[in-house]
Amino acid sequence: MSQWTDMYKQKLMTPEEAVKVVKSGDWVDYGMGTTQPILLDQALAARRDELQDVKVRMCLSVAPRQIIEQDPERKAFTAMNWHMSGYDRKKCALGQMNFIPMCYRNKPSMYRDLLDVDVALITVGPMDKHGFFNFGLAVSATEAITKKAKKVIVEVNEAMPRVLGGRGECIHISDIDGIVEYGNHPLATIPFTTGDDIDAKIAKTIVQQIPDGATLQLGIGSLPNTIGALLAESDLKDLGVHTEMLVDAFYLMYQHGQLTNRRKAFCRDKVSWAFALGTQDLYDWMDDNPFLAAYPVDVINDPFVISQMDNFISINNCIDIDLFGQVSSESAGTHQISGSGGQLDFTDGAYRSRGGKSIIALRSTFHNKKTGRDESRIIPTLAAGTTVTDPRSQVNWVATEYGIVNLMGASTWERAERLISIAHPDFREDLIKEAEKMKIWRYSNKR
Ligand SMILES: CC(=O)SCCNC(=O)CCNC(=O)[C@H](O)C(C)(C)COP(=O)(O)OP(=O)(O)OC[C@H]1O[C@@H](n2cnc3c(N)ncnc32)[C@H](O)[C@@H]1OP(=O)(O)O
Ligand SMILES: CCCC(=O)O
Repeated sequence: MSQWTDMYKQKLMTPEEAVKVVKSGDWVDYGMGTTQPILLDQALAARRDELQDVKVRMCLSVAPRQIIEQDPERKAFTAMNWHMSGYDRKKCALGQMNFIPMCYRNKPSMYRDLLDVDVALITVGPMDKHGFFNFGLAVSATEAITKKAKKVIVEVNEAMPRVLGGRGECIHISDIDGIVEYGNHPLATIPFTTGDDIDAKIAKTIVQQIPDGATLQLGIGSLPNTIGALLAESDLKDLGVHTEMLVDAFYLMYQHGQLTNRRKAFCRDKVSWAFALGTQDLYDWMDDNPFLAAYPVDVINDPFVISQMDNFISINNCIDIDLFGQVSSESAGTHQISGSGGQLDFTDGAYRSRGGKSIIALRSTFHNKKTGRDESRIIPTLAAGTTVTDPRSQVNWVATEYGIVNLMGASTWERAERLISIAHPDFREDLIKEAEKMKIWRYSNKR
């Protein structure tokens, strides 16, 4: 028996024993996505009548959180979230969760330099023969969280892929205070679904912008998947990947033999990434695979790192854009939908890359279920309370199903003209009138 196996036995405990470490007033951290704990969450929630003022930070929940479900009035627990999933935004809208704004690249430094963590409760993969537990699908800021925590309790799920990393992908048993076993439970997945004809049109426009030799970043959703699927059919054969979120589209390109990563100045020959969410096939591909290297998000999303890679193409979605070029990708008025995530990091980094392009892609309209009407996503001004994710000074290329335009270096009037040219035709006349009404031309060189 190795010394690590011995230590493992000493630190092994039940979830109920493990969460006894949490005290009233503590800051607890659940990590993100599939590394948020299940058993430890249940056991902590069961202590709702004996605890007060416990703050629990989390990010992108992929399963209901028992500290919320069992304490909706927040008598014992206050949930705080860095980036909303569908579940999170419902809880936030009900007043059962607070939102914490962040620029994703800053998440590790906020933990290092500013935030208290009394107890980290994090899902990991099984211990290896050297005594290390792997962070699996969320390398992200997990090392920073566990390093800051006064106590670290891990919940071992044997289904967690063992990812190989540039750094920050694992924790040693000597840095852990308690171990809880969760057996082998399938991790949350999201299906690989491509979009409709509109997504296909946008994808076609964008794929024409991608040269062979490019390094790619893609965001979440059916549009990035559609772009990935179209790329996989293209004759591009020399692509690289450097992305905060690893998604199935990249696995598809790999299957089609298109990923070489050989032109990347950072992490050459490998896919570099910070967290993953997708299908089980994606997770199987990631497991123990030296073709992929995980890094903390302050490395992956550092605009300087991104800018070192020539022909860097970043493609992200948004909610709305106004005629001045301000992009919101996270809220509709004061209703928080998701978060800034790393969109601004990649918008800045890709613009600075030689030959690079940052592309904000959006369908020209949004079907509003409440009013039953289609609304333009290109709007005169952002609604009051809407969060600007990318300021107009940073926005580069914008694509809809009606084309692609570049706003960088354009005057306010030129921006409005270009954006109206890719708006849905049904809304163009009104947008022109609104632009006139706002006298955007006053500030331009056009008239
Ligand atoms: C995780 C990543 O994206 S990694 C890449 C870098 N990070 C980012 O880009 C972060 C910011 N971006 C994002 O969060 C996402 O890309 C989004 C939200 C812009 C789009 O994501 P998708 O999953 O395609 O969004 P989807 O179309 O499902 O809409 C999400 C919600 O916003 C609502 N919504 C979308 N557009 C609008 C709009 N114009 N007005 C009002 N609500 C809107 C939808 O109704 C939906 O709400 P519901 O699920 O509560 O009904
Ligand atoms: C957790 C942040 C994910 C994103 O960038 O959208």
